[in-house]
Amino acid sequence: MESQKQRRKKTMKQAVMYGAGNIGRGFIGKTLSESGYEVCFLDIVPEVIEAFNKDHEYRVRIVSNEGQRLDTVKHVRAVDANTKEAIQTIAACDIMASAVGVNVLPHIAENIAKGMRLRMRESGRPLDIILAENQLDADKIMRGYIYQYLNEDEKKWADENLGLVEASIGRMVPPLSPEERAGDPLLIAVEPYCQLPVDKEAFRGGIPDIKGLVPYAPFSFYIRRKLFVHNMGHAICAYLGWLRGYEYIYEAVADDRIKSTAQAAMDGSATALSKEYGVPESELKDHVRDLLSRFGNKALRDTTTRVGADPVRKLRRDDRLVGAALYCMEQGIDPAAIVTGIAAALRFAPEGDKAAAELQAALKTDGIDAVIEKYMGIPASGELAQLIKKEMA
Ligand SMILES: NC(=O)c1ccc[n+]([C@@H]2O[C@H](COP(=O)([O-])OP(=O)(O)OC[C@H]3O[C@@H](n4cnc5c(N)ncnc54)[C@H](O)[C@@H]3O)[C@@H](O)[C@H]2O)c1
Ligand SMILES: O=P(O)(O)OC[C@@H](O)[C@@H](O)[C@H](O)[C@H](O)CO
Repeated sequence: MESQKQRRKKTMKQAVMYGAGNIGRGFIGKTLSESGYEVCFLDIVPEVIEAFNKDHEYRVRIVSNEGQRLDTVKHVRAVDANTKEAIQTIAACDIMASAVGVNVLPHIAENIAKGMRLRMRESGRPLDIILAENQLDADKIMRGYIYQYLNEDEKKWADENLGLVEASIGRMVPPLSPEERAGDPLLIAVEPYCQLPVDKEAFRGGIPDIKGLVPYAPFSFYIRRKLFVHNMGHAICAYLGWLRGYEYIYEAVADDRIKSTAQAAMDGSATALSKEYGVPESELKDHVRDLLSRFGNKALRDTTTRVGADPVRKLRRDDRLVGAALYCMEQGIDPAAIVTGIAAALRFAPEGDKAAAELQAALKTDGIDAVIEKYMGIPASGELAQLIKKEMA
């Protein structure tokens, strides 16, 4: 006979969370569960999948300088992402989200295409996917990856029914060490901030009822604010902090020299955004102050190596540093403080960061001009490149 628990689950809305890492577990999966969904995580790490299916719940520690609390996230399960069951889950869900990392997106596109194809045949219901990734134009980029696996009829269906929803993920979630997770393998620690701004116009199946969701248009404002203010300032603290020997972001931001560089850089982006979108500059600068205070969250123990990781991605033309510098220049704002951060990123070389090692090797063998052109995608003779070279010298 069907148990009460099984009956309740059948009537619950179903969510798929692609990626059961820091953001998947520590933010989006938790939010979906608290909004009344049963959440199926898709991942590839067997121990993680096993842990979800053992207790069907996990714990999230909310930490700040004021104290902490422990929440239990219920109604969760996990499935190996590379199985038929995962495809069926995508085909049948009410809402889906991804938080796998920008570099992994091309590798999950085929499974999403398969799930979408099955859904198109079985129910024909629109499929909305919230892209919880730090990437400008994540929606367009992901559509390109998925369409590689679709035929013309499927592409036509997807144009109308596949909603790829950009999101601005502000919650900071560093990984816990194995020692901290001992005895509770799914435990995660997060900061209290939990708003979820999303592109209001991207949903094809209606705006879902999700706790903390902030549907907003034009979304380019939020995405730029997140990448060019939050992530850019965060990266500057990480790179300057690492160079000064700090392990944690809270140590870096407590150093007045680093804080003032990060603040000047973030204020520059804030002014540029205010000019373009007409949002009051004072409001954006208050946001900068609030972020700098959130970076000072000691209990979060976020590291300079995590926040600075993969400088190859972070130095791309459309990413937080070069992207923000170009944006400021377009708006007539001096990018000097951001350039200090770019030069620091070019010196970032922690053990074990393969992208940083690649950059260091390229600097040695090919020189700065070649690195600027290849990794930043800007001309070595251009204005920004000149500023970077001057700062490096
Ligand atoms: N951690 C943060 O504070 C934070 C905040 C905002 C945005 N983000 C963005 O969120 C995204 C995820 O970051 P994260 O910190 O959660 O990373 P993470 O590494 O903790 O999580 C990624 C998860 O994806 C899984 N995965 C990898 N390849 C997979 C595949 N082929 N199929 C299924 N699962 C796969 C991994 O096993 C892991 O569980 C990134 O784009 C990041 O920039 C992170
Ligand atoms: O995730 P990344 O590597 O793109 O960036 C590192 C951090 O800046 C980032 O994870 C932030 O913590 C996050 O975007 C929350 O604000």
